[in-house]
Amino acid sequence: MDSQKLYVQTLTKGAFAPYGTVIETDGAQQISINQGTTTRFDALAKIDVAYEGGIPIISLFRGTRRPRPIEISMLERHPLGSQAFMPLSNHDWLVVVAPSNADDSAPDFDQLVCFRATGSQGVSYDRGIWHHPLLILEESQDFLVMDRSGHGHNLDEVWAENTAAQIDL
Ligand SMILES: NC(=O)N[C@@H](O)C(=O)O
Ligand code: NI
Repeated sequence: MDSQKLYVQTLTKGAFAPYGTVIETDGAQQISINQGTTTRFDALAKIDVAYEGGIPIISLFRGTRRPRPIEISMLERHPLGSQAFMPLSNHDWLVVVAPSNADDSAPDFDQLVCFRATGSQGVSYDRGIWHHPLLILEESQDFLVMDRSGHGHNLDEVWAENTAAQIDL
């Protein structure tokens, strides 16, 4: 497989819908709380981690920049739970996913999809969605991460024979 240069598309709810939820204030239900001093952007995503007794946890991830061009050589998925990332600083970052197969076979690295997210957008990967681990464009960027803690096998990784794609950002 030759390494393809990945097309980078804008992250939108509709485009990301097959893979999960975009966490953003745009389009969210707004609830005025705290005597009108706070706006609650309500229920932006679900946390789906209860399989096999999992519990939701919140972590902080401090991502660091990978060498340029970013090389995509592997994907992972979490079969027992969703995983959500919300940037804590206002810088764009990248989301790479691939469609799942009906027979649950390994993802097709020719079907990678790359989104550019803004620093005001997070994503929640649906349970079992093939995705690349955190990809940032700054030297360092912190993220709030909500995912599953508990027993059971919650990480599948698949490696391409060679670098499957490059992102020249
Ligand atoms: N390994 C880990 O906790 N993080 C990955 O799942 C990721 O998607 O970044
Ligand atoms: Ni993950």
